[in-house]
Amino acid sequence: MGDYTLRCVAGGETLPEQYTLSCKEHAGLIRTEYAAKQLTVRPELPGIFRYIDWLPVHGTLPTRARPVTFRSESLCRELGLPNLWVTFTGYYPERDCFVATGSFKELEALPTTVRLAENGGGTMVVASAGNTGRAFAQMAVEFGTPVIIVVPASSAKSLWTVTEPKQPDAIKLITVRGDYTDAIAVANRITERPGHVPEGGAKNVARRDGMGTVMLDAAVTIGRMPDHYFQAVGSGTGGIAAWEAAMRLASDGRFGSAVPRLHLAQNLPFTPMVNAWKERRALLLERDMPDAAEAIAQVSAPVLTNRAPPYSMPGGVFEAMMYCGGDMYAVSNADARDAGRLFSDAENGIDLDPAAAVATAALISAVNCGAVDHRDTITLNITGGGYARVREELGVFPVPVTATVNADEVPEV
Ligand SMILES: Cc1ncc(COP(=O)(O)O)c(C=O)c1O
Repeated sequence: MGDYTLRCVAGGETLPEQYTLSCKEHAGLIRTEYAAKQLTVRPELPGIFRYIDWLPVHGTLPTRARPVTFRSESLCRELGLPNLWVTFTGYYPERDCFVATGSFKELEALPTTVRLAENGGGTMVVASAGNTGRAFAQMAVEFGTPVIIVVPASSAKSLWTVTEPKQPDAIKLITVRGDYTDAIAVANRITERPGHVPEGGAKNVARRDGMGTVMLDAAVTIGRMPDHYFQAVGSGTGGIAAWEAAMRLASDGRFGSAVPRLHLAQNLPFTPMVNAWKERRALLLERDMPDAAEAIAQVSAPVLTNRAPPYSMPGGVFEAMMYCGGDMYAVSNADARDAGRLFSDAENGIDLDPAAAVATAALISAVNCGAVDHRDTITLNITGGGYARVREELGVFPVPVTATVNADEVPEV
């Protein structure tokens, strides 16, 4: 279970596993290759670990968090899509979804926490726009794993846990006067200190394969890979993860051989990957994200505002899009809000993360412009939702701020 090797995408060589994030010889991503060529689902294991065959871990953690795929009859009817499936990662007890921090970032945090513990341990340093940090904060309070979380000051309110901290020192929360990309820069400087390990973002195979369980859950539940996959992206890591999981499913042989087309959405007016995708592989600062600070301040889904996504690099978003086909969508706040309302009306009043509302709006736009046929099998990745229910039913404990710094500072932690 979980036996794997690491391989450099660009150079093809195998790499030792020491919580390895990159190849010293080549730029780009590294990837896992699993001993199990066919997926055995293990429902006896907790939560996401039912997919341990294709996660880079040997052990598990006690959790109920996992993606859950279901058919929303009401949404199918509303959109005229009889073969629409929702893969939901959030808190929605009526649908058996128990992700307490409400987003698919818990799918990254769980295997990453195990992978680090199995490969040397250390204090994890995580840069986040909010949701990733909250997921790792929850890991820290549940399992005592030390973490330093670095977020833009405007995201501090997103940092809470549903378990009262017993070891308050396990979490250090640094807020940065700047945006998400500034938070990444501060986090990188903290990891230069001994004993501090960068979580790795898109480079972390545990993060990607954890996110890839969305595609696994969809294929296993539907009985085949979908024709289309919809997700809102900031870094695009979820899109890369969907592609990688689809390639594994194609080799498995039981879920079809055609990988799903990727439909990835960003939130207007900050849409760098949408802009680049129309023209080229390179992501250009001046062309694709002019007036970035102003644009970032206007989006309704701040988690989608990464200024340095792994778009052009070997194994990155551009290659995923070229391999799978599909399209990118620029979604306005108003369209996202309407789509979020539509979902909420269809599904017991469940509130969506603004990012998941962006993905839903992209699906509606694809239907309207004929990019999907109404009979196609579609997976809509609802990457977060049910926050109101979490607050009502579980209660939340805000994570206190340890220090606030400027983007060019290194905090004392
Ligand atoms: C709820 C939610 N949806 C979507 C995304 C985008 O994920 P990515 O671009 O890393 O795949 C994020 C990122 O933080 C998120 O929190």
